[in-house]
Amino acid sequence: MMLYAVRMDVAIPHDLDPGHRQELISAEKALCHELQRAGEWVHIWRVAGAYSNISIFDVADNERLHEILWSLPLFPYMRVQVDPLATHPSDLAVADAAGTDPK
Ligand SMILES: O=C(O)C[C@H]1C=CC(=O)O1
Repeated sequence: MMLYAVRMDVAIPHDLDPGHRQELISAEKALCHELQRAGEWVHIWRVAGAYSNISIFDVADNERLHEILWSLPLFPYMRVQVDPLATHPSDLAVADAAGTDPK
């Protein structure tokens, strides 16, 4: 599996029909919950003071991440930045798991 940090900045047009806006937000929330239960959308945090989130995805590959992001109901109204994550050599959890001393 591959880990990604994804930042989503949402900008829904102000003139979008309010009913449609609510449908999109509800559908987005339902899909987000489904993907969390499936273990692919591991974390989601609100960026304080912004209509943005930073999320961690744990998915098979780039293609699966793309498929998920492309399928988000709010995708047409998002700016998305994807950062692939690699293990950091100073991560104590990694050193502990390997039984090595990080010093
Ligand atoms: O509110 C957001 O950050 C946008 C989007 C991402 C997940 C979700 O439920 O809504």
